[in-house]
Amino acid sequence: MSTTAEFFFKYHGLGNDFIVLDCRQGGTDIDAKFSQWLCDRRRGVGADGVLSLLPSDTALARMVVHNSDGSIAEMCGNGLRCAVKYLVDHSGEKPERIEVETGAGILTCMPGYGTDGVAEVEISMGPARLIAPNLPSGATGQPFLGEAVPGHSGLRGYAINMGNPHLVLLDQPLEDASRLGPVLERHPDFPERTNVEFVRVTEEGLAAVVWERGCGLTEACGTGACAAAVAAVLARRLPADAWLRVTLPGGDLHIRVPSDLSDVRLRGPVSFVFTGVVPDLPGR
Ligand SMILES: N[C@@H](CCC[C@H](N)C(=O)O)C(=O)O
Repeated sequence: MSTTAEFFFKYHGLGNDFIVLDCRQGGTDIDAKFSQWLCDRRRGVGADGVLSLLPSDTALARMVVHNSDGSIAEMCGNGLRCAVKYLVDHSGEKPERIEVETGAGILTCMPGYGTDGVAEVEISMGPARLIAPNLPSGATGQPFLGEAVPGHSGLRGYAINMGNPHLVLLDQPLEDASRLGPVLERHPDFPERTNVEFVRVTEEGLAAVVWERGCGLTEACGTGACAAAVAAVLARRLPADAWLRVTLPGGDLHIRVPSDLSDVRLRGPVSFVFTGVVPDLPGR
């Protein structure tokens, strides 16, 4: 399936880059083959993912996240910040907040303005869940927190749902991400694969590298930074209810984790890159 969107818009949040397709008029989403091709950095436009904006009965738009391998993700923190910049900068208005429907529910987003429109976005990400169908706890009914990762001696992890699944490894060398990430992404205890965070606690907050489900190593990951901060708070390594700095290869995100995990906040910069006409998929 091609798309009803005539133009694409490329954005990034700290180097985590996305192609936005505004499909609110036609209402038709793309298929896996088309998203793989759009994301291809040699044969297509190039991105970590495609964000389709579809009509919503309850919010300004419904965002569907397509990973670069063609799979669908329930949620994407940096992607939502990019989608908010698109939606607001093309609205001719400067709202204090907008709502977007995602696989993690309807989320409230607060744009911050600079000279080129939206410059940063804060998102009320909703709850961090410790029991969810896409975590090991879906089968056991028990949270998986600071436990030995089956089949990987010496590894301890925290399984956290931010809409999408995450396995957070605290005190893990960040250099391990490219070696262990692809294996842990497909750990059999995660029924829908998982994102994997390699995290170190620093004096300033956290340093993290994320191996993302469906696209591999990225410069930054919003839900991954949230999951890392939640794990550090649960492990009592960092305080709840404070803004925490999470340093990723692409730069810093700021995360606040309430002690009851009810509404994690994510804040960071967002940039427009370029726009173009949606090309036809070769061979179609
Ligand atoms: N980079 C994103 C997460 C994108 C989805 C992820 N790859 C998944 O499959 O869950 C973010 O900023 O949260």
